[in-house]
Amino acid sequence: MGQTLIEKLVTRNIQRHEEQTGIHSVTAAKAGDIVTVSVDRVMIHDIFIPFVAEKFEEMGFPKIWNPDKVVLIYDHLVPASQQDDVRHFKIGDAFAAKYGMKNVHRSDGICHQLMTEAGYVKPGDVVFGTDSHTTTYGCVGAFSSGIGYTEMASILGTGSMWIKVPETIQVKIEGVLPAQVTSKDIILTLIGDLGADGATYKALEFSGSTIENMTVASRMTMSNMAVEAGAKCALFTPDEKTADYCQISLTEQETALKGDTDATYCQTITYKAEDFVPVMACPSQVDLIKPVSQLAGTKIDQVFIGSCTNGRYEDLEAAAQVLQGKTISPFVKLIVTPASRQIFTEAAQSGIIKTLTAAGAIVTHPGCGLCCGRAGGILSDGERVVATNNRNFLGRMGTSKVEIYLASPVSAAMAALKGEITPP
Ligand SMILES: CC(C)[C@H](C(=O)O)[C@@H](O)C(=O)O
Ligand code: SF4
Repeated sequence: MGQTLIEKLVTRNIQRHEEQTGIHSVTAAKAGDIVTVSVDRVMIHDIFIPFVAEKFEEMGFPKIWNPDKVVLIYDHLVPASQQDDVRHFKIGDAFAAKYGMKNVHRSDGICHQLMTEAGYVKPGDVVFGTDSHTTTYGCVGAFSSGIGYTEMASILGTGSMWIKVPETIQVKIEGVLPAQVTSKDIILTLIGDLGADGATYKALEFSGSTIENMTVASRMTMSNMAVEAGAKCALFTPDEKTADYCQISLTEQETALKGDTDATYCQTITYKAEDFVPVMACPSQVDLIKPVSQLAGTKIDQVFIGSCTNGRYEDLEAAAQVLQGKTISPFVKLIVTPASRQIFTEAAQSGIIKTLTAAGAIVTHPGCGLCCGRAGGILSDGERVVATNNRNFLGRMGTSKVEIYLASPVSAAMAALKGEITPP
């Protein structure tokens, strides 16, 4: 009987767990099974570290199961915009020192970007993080999902976690995307078709020639946003692009991480790449998707290009291509936030930052910043923003009377240029 990608990945993991513990659970994992997995890596960020630390002490574990597998990242609160933010860093630093955690990033960028960029996640890994967008690492063929701080404290003590193996929605995309259509348009369209709860506790498994031809960075945008349809995880088969990105050579086991032709899927969705158009998620629902052409002429006040969804080099490059040699509309503020210091540095070296600033952009330090409405350009009543991040919930980027349109970097740059939503 064939297996889906997630069933295969979990099977491998529990086989390893059995070798280590001698406890037998199931021979081949299938959707619905409740199994104990060995955790390959965990990520904790600044917002949750005080809660994780407190729970961990309360649970009474003498040590962290494997401090090298823990990554602590300060990103939501960096640089501090409120006095209390500093308390999070102090608690984090003290916890890391006490338990010998060496993987601490204090200002290198957004957690989800760093986890793959800095090589913490590899194909086939099982990873948990105290953040809903932990689904991101499915871009390299890892099972990764967000958990709460109590669960995280328990993993720190035990190195293991129970999961219910999710059912899988297969998403097949064949063909060549039209110019100016990006993976952001694909994932927004999919979320619109599924609905914000359409994939609740399901795995999304992507395949097809469009996916094979896509960069890891573009895949990352899709796995990042999968949770906006409720997905537990979103998986891509590791290939040569993954190997290059992760700077590894793939093992046979890793390249075999794909759904079998006779696997059982709870749903299959098929798209032709040629049918996609640039779209936006309209205020204030992530599944209220409309073609950009239908929204043309909507006046805007601000544009944000950044976040763990679309703050990568190729995203900044796409925006720079639109803005090259031009200036943005005089009434619009364009805020660009690279997802990591590495991306910032590369974009500075290649001239992309110069192109963006020459066009009128404000380029900020890497981090979460405006994406979660904490700092660096929050909006007020009646303002409208086109943004490349992943959530347009009420109050997300300022007051609850701000309208947020979620878009690709190309559509966002077009809006900045014209001062109104404009089809690329
Ligand atoms: C602060 C954090 C818990 C939150 C999340 O889990 O997603 C944030 O990153 C977000 O994007 O809303
Ligand atoms: S960039 Fe935004 S979505 Fe991503 S982790 Fe930070 S706050 Fe969450």
